[in-house]
Amino acid sequence: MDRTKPIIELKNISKSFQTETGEALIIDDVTIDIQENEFVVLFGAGQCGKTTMLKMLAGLESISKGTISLEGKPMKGFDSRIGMVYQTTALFPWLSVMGNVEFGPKARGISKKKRREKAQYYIDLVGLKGFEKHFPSMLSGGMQQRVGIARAYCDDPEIILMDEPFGHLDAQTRYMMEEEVEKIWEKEKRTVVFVTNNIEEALYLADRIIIMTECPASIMKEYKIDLPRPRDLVSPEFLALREEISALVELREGVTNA
Ligand SMILES: Nc1ncnc2c1ncn2[C@@H]1O[C@H](COP(=O)(O)OP(=O)(O)OP(=O)(O)O)[C@@H](O)[C@H]1O
Repeated sequence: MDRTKPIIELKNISKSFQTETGEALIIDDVTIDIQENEFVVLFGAGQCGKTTMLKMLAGLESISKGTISLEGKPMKGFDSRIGMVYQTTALFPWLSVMGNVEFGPKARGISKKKRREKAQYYIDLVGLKGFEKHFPSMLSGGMQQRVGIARAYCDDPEIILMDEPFGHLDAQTRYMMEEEVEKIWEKEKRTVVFVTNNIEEALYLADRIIIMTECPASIMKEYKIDLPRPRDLVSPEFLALREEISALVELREGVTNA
């Protein structure tokens, strides 16, 4: 593909749902271009429509207005160039770690030898060597999310969507997982669209943070984050940005709650 062109283009996207009281506008005229191998974070309050945006990108939700293009061509529903890591792990409970990670390549008919090699590579990469035969119920929440990440990468998508994957983890595990995701992305690249309502997480991971307004979601502001990786959470630059974005979001919440 043309490397100077965005890999994902969302143009004037709006989304409404039919509710008992009429039509509810959830996303209002959002336009975003995402470059190949960019790590983009969608940051916003709860219920502002972030998951709905990801679902539209994944082809799991229809678009009311606007277009989404992948590599310059309009997207038509589910697309194998896109993989997803969910809020809750969504692993297959009856399959082992290996079974879950190799699921995508197996479904595509890749030979056992090749898919096992590949799955093993990603299992090792997320730090689960030795747990191949374990079932999800035998693993902690953080380990289950590692399996989810390995499964997404092993399916070889060009774009990985991550929907608040660490929202249910305790703070310590969450920090560890953020470090893992950052390391894996540095090594493997891929275009990542990551949803969170945690500002530190956003600043730790993002090349660019897109701040969404409360419902209906539109773009409030974008920040390009040029801080060196891995990010130092207590550097003056990191803390200044954290303060600036927090103040912006709190100001907006103050306005909408007034
Ligand atoms: N199928 C649906 N029908 C009607 N309303 C819906 C539907 N799906 C989502 N919504 C509404 O859209 C709004 C945005 O939901 P969404 O899950 O996208 O937000 P979010 O920002 O991801 O929230 P959170 O951070 O809490 O996960 C909510 O008010 C939700 O109730």
